[in-house]
Amino acid sequence: MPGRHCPGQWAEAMAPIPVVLLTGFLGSGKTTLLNHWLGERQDLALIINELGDIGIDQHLTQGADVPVTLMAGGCLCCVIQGSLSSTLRNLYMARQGGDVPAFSTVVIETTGAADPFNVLAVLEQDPWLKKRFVWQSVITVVDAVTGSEALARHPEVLEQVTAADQLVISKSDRISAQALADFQQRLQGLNAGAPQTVAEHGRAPASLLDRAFPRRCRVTGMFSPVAAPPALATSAVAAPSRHDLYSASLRWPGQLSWALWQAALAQLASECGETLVRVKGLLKVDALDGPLLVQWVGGETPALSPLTLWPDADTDSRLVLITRHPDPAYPQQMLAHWQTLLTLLAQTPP
Ligand SMILES: Nc1nc2c(ncn2[C@@H]2O[C@H](COP(=O)(O)OP(=O)(O)OP(=O)(O)O)[C@@H](O)[C@H]2O)c(=O)[nH]1
Repeated sequence: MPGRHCPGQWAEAMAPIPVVLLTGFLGSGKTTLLNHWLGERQDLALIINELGDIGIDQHLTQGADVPVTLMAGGCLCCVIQGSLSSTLRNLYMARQGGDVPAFSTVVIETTGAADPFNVLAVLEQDPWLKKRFVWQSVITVVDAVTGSEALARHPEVLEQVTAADQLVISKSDRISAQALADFQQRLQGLNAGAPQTVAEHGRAPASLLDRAFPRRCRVTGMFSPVAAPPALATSAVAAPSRHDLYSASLRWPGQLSWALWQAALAQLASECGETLVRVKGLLKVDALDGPLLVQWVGGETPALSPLTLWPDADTDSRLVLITRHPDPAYPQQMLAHWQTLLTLLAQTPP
């Protein structure tokens, strides 16, 4: 019967549930890694936090039969920090009531902009949650291709690296052995205590989830660029983070040709220039039955992969754009401009 336990199971059911924080900058490879782990582990519950107000990542983990909660529309380390407590409570109650499988570990995938210490604080400050959950580790994914530049450009990357109990270096398959060794040394200098695991093609052992680490405190004084007051702009579309990272989302009901989408993406890249940090989405293309998945990490060439099926009945194209720009309205302006361009392109005879 759901919710009933024999004595041995009871003690197990009452033991605090380990929580792993999976963090790493935008596009570093968190969801890819998570998907690989889901192929091996069915005892997880996932909380996925997205900066944009349209969630894409939860669709990319839908093959797995585990509880998935999406927290979209802002970063849970600042803008929607309060909702993490209620999400964890609901998850615990659902598990106790037998409404979801009796997961043994919760994995929180943060947005790429999150400050891990601010997320950890949620659990540490809530006595009810503290009895029922225990922090296991902070796993930070660092992109071996863009990592060095990202460390220089994005203060969040330094925060995430220094907060890590374990570091996973993604995309090692795309750089030389020497470049990888240099990068590993750089990371060692920034966080000597964190063991490093090198992931190839988005794969790292799922056993990383089971390694427990003592809780560490933030080292103060290192993060002055981050200490600025939160930019709580009240734009209807932009999800403000602690910094000047803003997102906007676009929905598009009609279908277009692949060539038109490509032309429009190229236009978006040239207009946004260096401010473009991340684009991801599902696009409706006339020649395809399923959506075209757009994975675009700023500064790189967009990866466009056809998927066989739409994740659900919603077959609108949707795209999330994340930029680093002082104006919170900027990504929305970009997308509005882009939508006009798409409309014009769609009306132009080939
Ligand atoms: N070659 C290679 N590509 C990778 C690897 N890990 C991730 N990628 C690619 O990197 C892109 C971004 O990966 P995601 O897993 O979506 O990154 P993310 O950190 O979840 O992104 P956000 O949710 O936007 O923060 C995708 O195109 C992945 O296929 C890897 O180890 N090797």
